[in-house]
Amino acid sequence: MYLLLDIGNTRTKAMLAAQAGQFIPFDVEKDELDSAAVQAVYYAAVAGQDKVQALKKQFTLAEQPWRQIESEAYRFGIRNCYSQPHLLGVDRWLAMLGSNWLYPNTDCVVIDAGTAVTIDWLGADGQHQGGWILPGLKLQQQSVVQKTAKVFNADTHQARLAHGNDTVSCLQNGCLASVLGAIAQGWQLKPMSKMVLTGGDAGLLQGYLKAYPLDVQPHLLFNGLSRFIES
Ligand SMILES: Nc1ncnc2c1ncn2[C@@H]1O[C@H](COP(=O)(O)OP(=O)(O)OP(=O)(O)O)[C@@H](O)[C@H]1O
Ligand SMILES: CC(C)(CO)[C@@H](O)C(=O)NCCC(=O)O
Ligand SMILES: [K+]
Repeated sequence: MYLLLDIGNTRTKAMLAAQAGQFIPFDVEKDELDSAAVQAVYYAAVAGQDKVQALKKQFTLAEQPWRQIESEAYRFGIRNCYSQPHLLGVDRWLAMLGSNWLYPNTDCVVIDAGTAVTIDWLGADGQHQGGWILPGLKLQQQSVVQKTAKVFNADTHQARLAHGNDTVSCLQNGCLASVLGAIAQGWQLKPMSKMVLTGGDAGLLQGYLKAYPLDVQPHLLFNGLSRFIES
């Protein structure tokens, strides 16, 4: 068994995997880990190294190898378009490796709706054609609240693609429209055979994306990460 960790800016997500593409969710806050059953840890971190160190302390896995996965120029047939490949967020890289594993030889628009929303274009030939980074739904709302005197939010999330009629609905609906607008604009710029969506806000967004050839893949990054098992 392998422990896979996706150390994000907001949350750490984990899976136990026997082999590529086969995982059991593991809650890092609640679940008990049978460390003897873990052969190795594969992890990717967009967050800082301090988060990684804290996790290393939390798990009693000092004997096992910890293999950090980072963005590279080329892997499994995927070619990174950055001239400094390691600067591409590893979550974006894994989302593309995951998409290519699930949809081989298929051009995909890969969207990760997390703390930030990222949109990346991946050609059927494995060439990364570039992408976008924009603030995610929650971050957009928080930044408006923080930088204005009179805009406030509520704990309830009721964003809809409709006009708002009070501060909270204007803010939440506006930020939803902004993310959906970026996706629509991106698709218009370069449509592809598939739109692959993941991230904490995928569930909320998917209902508004029915016009696209959309697949929601909640474990997309783990599909990418698990490709490294025994490779
Ligand atoms: N339990 C939750 N905790 C935090 N955010 C959540 C949760 N459930 C849904 N979300 C939504 O998910 C978004 C964050 O996505 P996600 O959890 O993928 O981020 P992340 O772990 O920070 O990933 P990354 O840093 O790699 O973008 C927020 O915009 C928020 O609205
Ligand atoms: C954009 C985020 C924050 C999305 O999680 C992450 O992919 C990241 O930190 N990227 C580094 C910068 C880049 O991708 O060019
Ligand atoms: K993410």
